[in-house]
Amino acid sequence: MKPDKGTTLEHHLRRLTVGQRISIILALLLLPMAVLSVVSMSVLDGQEIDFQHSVQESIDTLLPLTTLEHYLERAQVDELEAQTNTSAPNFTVLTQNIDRSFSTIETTGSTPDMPEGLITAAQRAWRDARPAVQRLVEHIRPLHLGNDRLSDTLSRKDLQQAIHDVSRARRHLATIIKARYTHAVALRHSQLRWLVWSWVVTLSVATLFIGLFLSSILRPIKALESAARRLGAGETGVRIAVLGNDELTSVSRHFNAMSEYWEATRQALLTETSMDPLTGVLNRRGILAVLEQELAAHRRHGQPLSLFMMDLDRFKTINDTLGHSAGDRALLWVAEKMRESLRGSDHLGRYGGDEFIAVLPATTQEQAQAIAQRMRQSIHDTANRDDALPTISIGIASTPEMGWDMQTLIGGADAALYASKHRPDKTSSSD
Ligand SMILES: Nc1nc2c(ncn2[C@@H]2O[C@H](COP(=O)(O)OP(=O)(O)OP(=O)(O)O)[C@@H](O)[C@H]2O)c(=O)[nH]1
Repeated sequence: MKPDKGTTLEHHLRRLTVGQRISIILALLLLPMAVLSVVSMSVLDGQEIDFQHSVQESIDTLLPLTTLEHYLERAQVDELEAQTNTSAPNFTVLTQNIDRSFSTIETTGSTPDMPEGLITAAQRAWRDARPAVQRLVEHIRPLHLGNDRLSDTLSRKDLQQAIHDVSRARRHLATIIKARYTHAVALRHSQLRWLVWSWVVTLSVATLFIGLFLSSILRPIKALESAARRLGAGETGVRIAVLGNDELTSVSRHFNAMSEYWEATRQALLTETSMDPLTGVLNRRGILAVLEQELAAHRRHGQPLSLFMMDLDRFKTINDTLGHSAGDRALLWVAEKMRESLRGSDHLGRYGGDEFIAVLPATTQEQAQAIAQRMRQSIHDTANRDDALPTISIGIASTPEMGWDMQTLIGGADAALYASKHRPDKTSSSD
């Protein structure tokens, strides 16, 4: 059996053993999942670290500026002058922290998440604020050195300027951090989208291949199961396509051999049980089985069918006078003569003793009468010259005239045979 187009791929896959294909299925299932899991974990870890870093950076950058701004506002309302040296804010440290933040921004340089314009604006704002803040630091220093009061009265104008500049620098920095955060969120979303797509595509491809490999195992098993069921139900000609080189190929080959062997055995058995060993024509069981099948088929197609019931004349005399062997030879001879008068598509069987049945498919009653006449004549021509050979009588029954029931048809032919025995031409129809 040749593989069709649909099984070409299966043919290739079945060059591998079932065990190898199961290993590949497992690998297709586990490997992509393992790789994707590792990649996903590392991406999510990276995002987590970036997020922590971004929060830390926001705190480090904005907190000193906000604190400085807050203290400056307090100073502006002259609270500073009322402070003792212990509660005076350490502007020096705050300023250094802010300087460090800006130097970090400077060293990072411009990136997509921190555009050049924003950095320059923030730096300019801090540069503007720096002199006013520096003057403030100078004013506050005596407090840190242990003096009771501020060295000079703070200039309200200086303070206002410093607050204004620091506030501007803080707003610019906040914009930078917001821009960076927005970019980081977009990046995170894009990474997550890629991850989801990677999972979907990888698992789809893996599923497709797993499906192909699985089907190359399941299809032959299903074919075997179906073939075994059909064979068990008595169907003949059951064969499985022998593809590839795996264990199932071998099982399929053995199954086909088993099916062939079973058919041969069945055929031999059928032949043995349905043939008449003496004459070589069908026996009673065989001819009745054929008649049943032909009747069913002809009824389905509405075709006529004729039946001959034939009986040897003076056969008992041959047996009694010439012996049983002569009787056997006479039976064999008459069966051959009957066979010669029939067509290849007709069926001949020995009904029992010296009775024969012929089934003539697609034959009307008129046609059957002509054939019967010819057959009887051919036998009589020879038998009339030889005492060891019998003549025959024929009864005919035909469908649809007699209906489609087998027993009715046989009964009709039998009745016609009985009638013919008492006629000079030894042939009779059932009507
Ligand atoms: N030699 C032989 N004789 C058989 C066989 N089977 C049946 N017979 C004989 O066939 C004969 C049938 O007898 P009848 O039916 O009276 O045959 P007949 O002399 O032709 O008589 P009608 O049928 O009435 O014409 C019997 O003698 C059976 O013993 C067989 O296989 N071989």
